[in-house]
Amino acid sequence: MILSELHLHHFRNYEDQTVHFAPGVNVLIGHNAQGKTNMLEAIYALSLTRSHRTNNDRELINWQEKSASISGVVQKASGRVPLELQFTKEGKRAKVNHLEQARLAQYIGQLNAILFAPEDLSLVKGAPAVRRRFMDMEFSQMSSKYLYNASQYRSLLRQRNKYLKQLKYGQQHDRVLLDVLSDQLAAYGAELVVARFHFLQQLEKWAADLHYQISLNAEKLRLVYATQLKVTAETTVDDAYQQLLTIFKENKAREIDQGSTMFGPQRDDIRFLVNGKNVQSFGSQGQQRTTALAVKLAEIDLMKEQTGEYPLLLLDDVLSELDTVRQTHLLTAIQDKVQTFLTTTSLSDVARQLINEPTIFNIKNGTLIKEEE
Ligand SMILES: Nc1ncnc2c1ncn2[C@@H]1O[C@H](COP(=O)(O)OP(=O)(O)OP(=O)(O)O)[C@@H](O)[C@H]1O
Repeated sequence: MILSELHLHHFRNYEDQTVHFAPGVNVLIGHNAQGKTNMLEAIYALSLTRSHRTNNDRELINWQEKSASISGVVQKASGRVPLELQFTKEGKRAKVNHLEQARLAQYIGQLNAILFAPEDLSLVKGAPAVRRRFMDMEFSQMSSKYLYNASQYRSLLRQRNKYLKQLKYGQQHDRVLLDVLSDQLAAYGAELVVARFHFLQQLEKWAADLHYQISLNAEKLRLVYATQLKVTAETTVDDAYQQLLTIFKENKAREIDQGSTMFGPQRDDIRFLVNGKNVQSFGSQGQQRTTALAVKLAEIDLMKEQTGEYPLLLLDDVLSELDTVRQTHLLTAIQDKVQTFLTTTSLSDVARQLINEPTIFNIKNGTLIKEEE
């Protein structure tokens, strides 16, 4: 898919900006704090209705203003889709084809984007919550069923945790209601666990190939899904549901004592093994970087397989973080395949040579101007 035009109104430091993007590689060049990341953030938000760097939508609205909007036109095999998001201090609204969507979940999936930024190294190095968020954000874009199950799970988990706390402090006594909540949580949790297992298996296939190439055929990458359940390729959603139910039953007293849910996909993790060793604890900085890059690039293919369309690729200031071998791999893997948005303070000669006909935009103080060839 291609984002052919984008319009920003009072979004961060953009007052009123319309851009027509090229289908290939769009390079956004500017000094620090001019609005490069803000532009990628706008594209990412147009895809997922939320920013990649804040949970507070109000931060997206220009400081002097009360509301902001992002709109754009996506070109897909199925046709042209206008998208629009409006942010006010009260909340946000999303439109597809000029029609307001009653639920944001109906909007997500229209535009798919994968973002790769220096902080993505934390995918490997960071806390497990980073990897769970990665799974939820990426798999939700590929599958509306996943998105639905994840959001139901989150809201039931909040309810169950609240109820466990009330039982703990004697504000509630009815354990039958806890069983009802456990049953519902197990049903959605089982869907998530099985889906995560399968998505990660597919992701591993591409990521391992890419990692092998980038490491010049020296390293084999494996992605291991770490979950409290016993899951294999044969595990059905019903098996996983029964396992979770049993765990909840056996640990009822412990969970009440803790006042929170101790089991389920909110405790999951991903382990990245390079030549059999956990790269999080034993990998060099370079191996961790290669792993993060391979996983992100693998997502492009996984998304194509799941949705039939290549996503957009947003690369925030990553070239300077990669050595020449990794830059070459990255740029050759995406050329002529994926519409790419790449920010940089200056484009190195290496990158300039590797990119096939880049379209260059200069960004200065919240204004973006296309460089004429
Ligand atoms: N809500 C907002 N309203 C107005 N300006 C904002 C808002 N949020 C951020 N800014 C401004 O946007 C600028 C930062 O832009 P951005 O994060 O895109 O930088 P960048 O060009 O990617 O720079 P770097 O290379 O340093 O990452 C800063 O000048 C900041 O003050």
